[in-house]
Amino acid sequence: MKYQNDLIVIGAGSGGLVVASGAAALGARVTLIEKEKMGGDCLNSGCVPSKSFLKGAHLAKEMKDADQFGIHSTIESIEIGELMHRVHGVIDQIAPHDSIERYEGLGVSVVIGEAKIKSKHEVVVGSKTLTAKNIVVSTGSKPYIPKIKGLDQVSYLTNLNIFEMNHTPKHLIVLGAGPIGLELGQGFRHLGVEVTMIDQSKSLFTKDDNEVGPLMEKVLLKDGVQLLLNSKIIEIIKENEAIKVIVEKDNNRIEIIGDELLVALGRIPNTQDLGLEEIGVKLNARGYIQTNKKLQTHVKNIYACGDVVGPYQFTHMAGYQAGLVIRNAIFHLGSKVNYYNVPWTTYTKPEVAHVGYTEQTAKELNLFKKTIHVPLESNDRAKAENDVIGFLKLIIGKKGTLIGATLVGEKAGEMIPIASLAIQQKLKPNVFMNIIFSYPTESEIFKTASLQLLRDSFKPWKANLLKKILFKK
Ligand SMILES: Cc1cc2nc3c(=O)[nH]c(=O)nc-3n(C[C@H](O)[C@H](O)[C@H](O)COP(=O)(O)OP(=O)(O)OC[C@H]3O[C@@H](n4cnc5c(N)ncnc54)[C@H](O)[C@@H]3O)c2cc1C
Ligand SMILES: NC(=O)c1ccc[n+]([C@@H]2O[C@H](COP(=O)([O-])OP(=O)(O)OC[C@H]3O[C@@H](n4cnc5c(N)ncnc54)[C@H](O)[C@@H]3O)[C@@H](O)[C@H]2O)c1
Repeated sequence: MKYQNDLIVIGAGSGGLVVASGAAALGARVTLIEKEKMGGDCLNSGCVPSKSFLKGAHLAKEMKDADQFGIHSTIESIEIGELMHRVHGVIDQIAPHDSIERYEGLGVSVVIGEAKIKSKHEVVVGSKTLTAKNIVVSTGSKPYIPKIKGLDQVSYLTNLNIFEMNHTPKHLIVLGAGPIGLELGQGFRHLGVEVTMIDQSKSLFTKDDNEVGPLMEKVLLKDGVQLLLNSKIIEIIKENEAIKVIVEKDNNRIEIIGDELLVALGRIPNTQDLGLEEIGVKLNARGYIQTNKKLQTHVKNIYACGDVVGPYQFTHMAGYQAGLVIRNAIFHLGSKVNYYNVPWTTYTKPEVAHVGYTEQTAKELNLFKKTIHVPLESNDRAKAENDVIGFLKLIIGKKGTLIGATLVGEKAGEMIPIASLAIQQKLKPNVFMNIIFSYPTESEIFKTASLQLLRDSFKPWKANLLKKILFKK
């Protein structure tokens, strides 16, 4: 059978765009179908707006803390509408990169409309049926809205509408203290908004090193965020203009009254109404597409990548998986996903980042040998900038190589790739000793870790022997 396309890609977000442009660059006939905005979540309602928003929020925090530098200023007003206007300006600057015009220029045929898979080689958009040898599903995810009593009776915010806000709330109640709740909740607090975060989990940053949660809890409390952890959300009640959230914590009933509510309780994959199960693509119990390690679904010519597959919902993961889909769907290389060296950064202030194993996962897998822990307050640049809250923890595996790293600090997201490279190259942690780091930089903390390792391994008998050989009178 002759197909109109080599590849049909459904969804023009972080995953789909990379598959479409990569495959077209190789000469494949590609149709990319998008039902809403080109660029998907990351550009329009995820990474780009959230990080642009956080720049303003963190700036406000720095202005409030400027006294310590001898700079005395007062913030006259914070205009959320203006801040959000800038956020949309940043989206507009980046949007041409993901635009229909650019993709058509790259040789991709772009169709705007809702796609539905009709058979293993046919996709329907409106009245059109398109055919392809291979299909890639990269339809992303959306906010999970659980059934909480009264939630459907109030108007609430999610990542889809929060960046449209044009007034400053008095009290923002945040349901969920995962990355979205933490980044946006802390951001609004920095803008002077009263913020209460509610989560069922006993601690914060549960996917990071065990030391991170308690440290960041202190940071948030110092910022003035009210934290209700280990809490069950019972009911939400609209009271005139206010929203009341009733929570149960330690057998006590607590009522929180705010004027805005952000729901950040996780994500669900966009797999409904796509016709997937009808043609034999299997979903797991939570609705995510099941694939093998080559990212092939149960229907072998249908691949999937990005949030719709998981297990990590990051733009860099969608991009990584997209690269693999190209290798497998076009070149049939049989490449398999490897999730060993995935970086995670949460853009709180300070940032929290890790790559490879945490101490606890390394121990669980019986790979753990030791850790090196260096507090940021030992670093001269951090002292100069008063960014001393944080640490570097290197995880060393049984073979003596680096297998994981956690960094907390103002520049953690920018510095974590140093550890990624060492882990990927299976290097020993003393490798940083042979690198000349610029002084003063926070990344020198890696060299400090190497020196600490050397010092730790330098037993007293070795020191005595060396003294005798080198300095004998
Ligand atoms: C507030 C927030 C902040 C984030 N911050 C970060 C961050 O700092 N760093 C990071 O790495 N990740 C971040 N993420 C996660 C990141 O945005 C996602 O992991 C990434 O966008 C996933 O890409 P994707 O291609 O899988 O899905 P998406 O980008 O969601 O793209 C899927 C596309 O498919 C389209 N679609 C769906 N169904 C159909 C259909 N039937 N027909 C046609 N089109 C369809 C959708 O309209 C959408 O455009 C953040 C997410 C949120 C919500
Ligand atoms: N910096 C980044 O890379 C970044 C930033 C934002 C979002 N993201 C991506 O988006 C994904 C979604 O983020 P998220 O924060 O919405 O989801 P999440 O699943 O990471 O966190 C949701 C939080 O809500 C809590 N929760 C869930 N149901 C609850 C209930 N009924 N009552 C009380 N608490 C409840 C959970 O304990 C959890 O802490 C992330 O996993 C991440 O992959 C990434």
